[in-house]
Amino acid sequence: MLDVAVARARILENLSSCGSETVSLAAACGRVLAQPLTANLSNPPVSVSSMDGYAARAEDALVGATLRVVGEAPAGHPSPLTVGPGECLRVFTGSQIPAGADCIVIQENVRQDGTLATLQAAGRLNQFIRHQGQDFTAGQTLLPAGKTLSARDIGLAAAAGHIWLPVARRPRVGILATGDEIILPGEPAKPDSIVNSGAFMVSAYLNSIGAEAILLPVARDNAASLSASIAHAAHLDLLVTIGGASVGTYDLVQQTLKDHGLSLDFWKIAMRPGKPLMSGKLGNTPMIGLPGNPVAAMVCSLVFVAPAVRALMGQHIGTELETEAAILGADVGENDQRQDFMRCTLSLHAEKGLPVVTPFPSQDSAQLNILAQSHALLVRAPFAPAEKTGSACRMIRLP
Ligand SMILES: Nc1nc2c(c(=O)[nH]1)N[C@H]1C(S)=C(S)[C@@H](COP(=O)(O)OP(=O)(O)OC[C@H]3O[C@@H](n4cnc5c(N)ncnc54)[C@H](O)[C@@H]3O)O[C@H]1N2
Ligand code: MOO
Repeated sequence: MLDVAVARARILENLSSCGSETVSLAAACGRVLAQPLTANLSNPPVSVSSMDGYAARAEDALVGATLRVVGEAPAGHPSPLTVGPGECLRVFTGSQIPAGADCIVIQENVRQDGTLATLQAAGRLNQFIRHQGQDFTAGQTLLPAGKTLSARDIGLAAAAGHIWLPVARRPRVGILATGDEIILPGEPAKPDSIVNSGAFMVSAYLNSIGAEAILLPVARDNAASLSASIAHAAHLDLLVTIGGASVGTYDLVQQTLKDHGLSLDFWKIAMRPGKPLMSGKLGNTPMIGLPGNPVAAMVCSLVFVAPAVRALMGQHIGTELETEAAILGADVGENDQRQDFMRCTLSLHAEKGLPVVTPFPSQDSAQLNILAQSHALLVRAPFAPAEKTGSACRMIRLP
């Protein structure tokens, strides 16, 4: 059985960006930027006032000074005048600073009488002036390629003069569930029917991280049905199968895919849940075979499929799984040869300020109710010794 980190590295080493497309600014939120974003404009584009008041020369702006108001410059209407000695210009928040002025005296500190303004407080050099390019300058690189764009990034891109953004194409991930017992939610159920929770859960998750998940027809446990579903795999960037991965007589996924040209890279990893994971290439299409137990399918999606989707979006993904420090909230026994991913709740350690992870007593990989109630997965190394409540441990948060 392959080590989890090795399996992850093997999946990632065969993947590269599936290309980019241009989308409008608002549609780019949550997408992955395909090229570095360079500012077309400076922000602010010119030096502007940050307050409503009077633009003056700091050397004239003394307490008690009376200055001549030579004009007015609302935001968007810059004045052609130059502020000379003993002069000031009425300005507002966002007004361009007129030539000659180097400070703003806020209107609360000025008494204007006709064209004369008497200052009740002094103005300091550069006070209340936002200088041209103070935020960023034209030509500056603002965002790196590979960044998942937040609403804040969209605001930044807009301010920098962009209407369209180049983003990674959403990788098309085909989800192929298998099994004679599998039905769709709402379909008439036989006593032993199992609802296709795996495909819905995995596709919802992959869509949430930027993929376009496509539910392929559920394949029955026979080669003809599997072949018919596999025939729809053209145009995919990644094929993900669920179930039929293990060693049972009706676990036909691997053999049928091989009959269609699958070159298998690996099968079976030292992971719980997730032991029968497989990976390879069907022609040019990367393929990941998830175990049928829905918790195993979801945990393997977190550990392997999500990084694969991110690599297809051009993001740099470390082969090592990123884990967080935590404290054990219950005793755990000695681990066997499989790296363990145990469903846990999280709370906060009052003194240490660290998260406390408490594993559920049952870790059966068919129990979706426990998965839904979990906040994190406690990650235990192969052959980890028994550990007591309060020991240091590592965990990953669940999305
Ligand atoms: N003799 C052995 N038996 C099993 C082994 C083993 O090493 N030796 N491994 C076990 C492990 S670990 C897992 S995980 C499962 C995975 O097997 P498969 O990938 O072949 O999965 P299936 O047999 O098709 O299904 C397992 C289980 O999950 C249900 N299922 C399947 N697909 C879905 C779906 N899309 N949504 C919801 N539930 C699904 C299915 O009805 C089964 O109950 O094998 C162990 N056995
Ligand atoms: O992958 Mo399995 O879930 O270890 O039972």
